[in-house]
Amino acid sequence: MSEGAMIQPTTATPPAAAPTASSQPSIMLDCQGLTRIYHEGPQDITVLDGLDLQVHAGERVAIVGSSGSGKTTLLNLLGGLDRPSAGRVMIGGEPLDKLKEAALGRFRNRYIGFVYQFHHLLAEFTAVENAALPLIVRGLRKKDAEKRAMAILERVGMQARAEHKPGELSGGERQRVAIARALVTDPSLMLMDEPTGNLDQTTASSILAMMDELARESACAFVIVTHDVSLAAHQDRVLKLDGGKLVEEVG
Ligand SMILES: Nc1ncnc2c1ncn2[C@@H]1O[C@H](COP(=O)(O)OP(=O)(O)OP(=O)(O)O)[C@@H](O)[C@H]1O
Repeated sequence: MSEGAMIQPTTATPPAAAPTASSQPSIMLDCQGLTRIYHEGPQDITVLDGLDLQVHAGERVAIVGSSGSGKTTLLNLLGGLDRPSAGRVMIGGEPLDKLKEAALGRFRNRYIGFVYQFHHLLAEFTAVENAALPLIVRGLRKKDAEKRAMAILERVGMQARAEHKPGELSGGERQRVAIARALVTDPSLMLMDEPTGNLDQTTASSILAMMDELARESACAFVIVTHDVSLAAHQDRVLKLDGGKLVEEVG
């Protein structure tokens, strides 16, 4: 993925690591020796300690772990929102540490989708305007961005509510818009932090069914941080963050 390819205002460029019919699914996310140490006064707190993680295109991985084990720290490093103290994150073969801030911003916009527990939608914008935002940031014309956003809102069952602002939507509907916003750029890697965390069981189940469908249809790699046992059990692998490293959960 060269930077030249990254800044094209198109969603058609395939990621470098996209699988082909003749090959095994390729590695979309590759972390090696990932370490994050926070310095607090004279004290060093090692949260991630030489962690390794590989996720293939089209694979869904749940990350579980006790409070304070470093799940958010890990997601922030995977998404290029924070830099590791040591080790490397590669997405589609591109090492994030080689990218300067502006290039990293463009890379994030093009290849990574984020969904947070609290949707972070802009209150004064409608659902379709919120979902179109990453494409506007990328330089697409508003009309074209909103056309694409409408198509994604339809996929998440929100087309009838497209002109409503977040304050007029239910929690589950807002989360659907947040997922649409993350999907609108056709990302190679989707990072989700407790995507069903503030939803009731029925709404969480419908979001989960929708995520299943989306994952089946795409070559996107999913990393989902959750305390929700049923959400974790739905994924291809469950990894537990413990002592700064990831351990496969069997069962
Ligand atoms: N900026 C920071 N400076 C110092 N320590 C930090 C910083 N951010 C996080 N920590 C510490 O790092 C550890 C891991 O935090 P993190 O938020 O990644 O955990 P988590 O697994 O996401 O927790 P939770 O499930 O409660 O959200 C905690 O002990 C936290 O206090």
